[in-house]
Amino acid sequence: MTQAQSPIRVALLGAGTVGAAVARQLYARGPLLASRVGAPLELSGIAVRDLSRPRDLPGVPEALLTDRPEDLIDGADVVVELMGGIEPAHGLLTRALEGGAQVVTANKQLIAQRGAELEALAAERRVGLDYEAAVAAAVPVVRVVRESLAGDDITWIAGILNGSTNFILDMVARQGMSFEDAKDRAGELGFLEADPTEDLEGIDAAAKIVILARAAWGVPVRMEDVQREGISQLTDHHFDTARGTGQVIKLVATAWRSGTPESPKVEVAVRPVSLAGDDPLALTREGGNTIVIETASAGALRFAGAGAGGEPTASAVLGDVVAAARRVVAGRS
Ligand SMILES: NC(=O)C1=CN([C@@H]2O[C@H](COP(=O)(O)OP(=O)(O)OC[C@H]3O[C@@H](n4cnc5c(N)ncnc54)[C@H](O)[C@@H]3O)[C@@H](O)[C@H]2O)C=CC1
Ligand SMILES: N[C@@H](CC=O)C(=O)O
Repeated sequence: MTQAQSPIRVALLGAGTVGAAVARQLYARGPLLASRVGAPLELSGIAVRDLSRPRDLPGVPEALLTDRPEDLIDGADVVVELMGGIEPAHGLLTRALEGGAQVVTANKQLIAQRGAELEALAAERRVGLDYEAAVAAAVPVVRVVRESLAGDDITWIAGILNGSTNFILDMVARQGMSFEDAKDRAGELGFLEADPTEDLEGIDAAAKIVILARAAWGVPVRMEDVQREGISQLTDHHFDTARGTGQVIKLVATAWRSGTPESPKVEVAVRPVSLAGDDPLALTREGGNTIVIETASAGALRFAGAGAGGEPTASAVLGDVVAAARRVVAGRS
């Protein structure tokens, strides 16, 4: 084995819905991922809050679990943060970047609120900060906006960016389920945030549209800039009225640019909207997400798929881990 092929040490912070799925997939696809990276990925540790809690991590040695996340960071090549919340995630990732580790996170609140600062630190330290899973989970859209469309002029983005509220609205509208039952089911499926208010009040979708708007237009966009309304105030009357007119209520996030491409002014909003039944966003089922991006040259592009849940989100996280690990291998030669 050459130096370039020696194992890439991956530290996992958090083993909840997404973290556990990432650990399972890392183990299940070890040889495949190694062949894609050019070196094996070695899980160097998993930070958890409660060491005594039973976990569904077949094949993962218990000795890898620790309740001291900071101990995992020093010496890791890639740090994967899946704890959620602002602190201690922000402090831990700052430490990881300062130490020269590649960082991957699915934490949309952290990236929306502190992403500019973390990206500046990553650039200064010449390491990567990847967060594809933070927006629309499994649906590739962050890299599309940041890289694939970097040569075009994005004028408008509209999307269903929250899987749990889409699941709730879909179950109420199509299955006649009660709002509360649909919310409980969304929790069982691993769609809801640790604080479900973030989903129900549009705070989660707001963070995602902030991230996309910043990536699309390169200007500062803050959570406070989002005109935001959630779905918790919707009543049977709203659903009956929509149903009676062939419409469907969806929680839609939008970002649009006025001004010029060189001097953009950006507006962002999240609110429930009644859509015609055949609108692409209206057709989004269960925990799905759909994003439509309007550009000057490519026209309207549509992306859709699983917007929440452990296994689909882990797919996007692992895509970022492979990209990060390839950078580590490239840096060794
Ligand atoms: N569940 C989903 O569908 C998706 C979640 N995300 C994001 O991924 C992140 C993780 O989400 P989930 O796995 O759903 O949350 P979760 O609540 O199931 O898991 C988080 C885990 O981190 C642990 N944790 C929290 N603070 C810790 C600390 N200081 N030290 C050690 N462990 C700590 C918790 O005990 C918990 O087990 C969040 O930022 C979330 O917004 C992103 C896309 C989809
Ligand atoms: N709670 C989020 C999880 C994925 O980001 C959602 O419901 O979309």
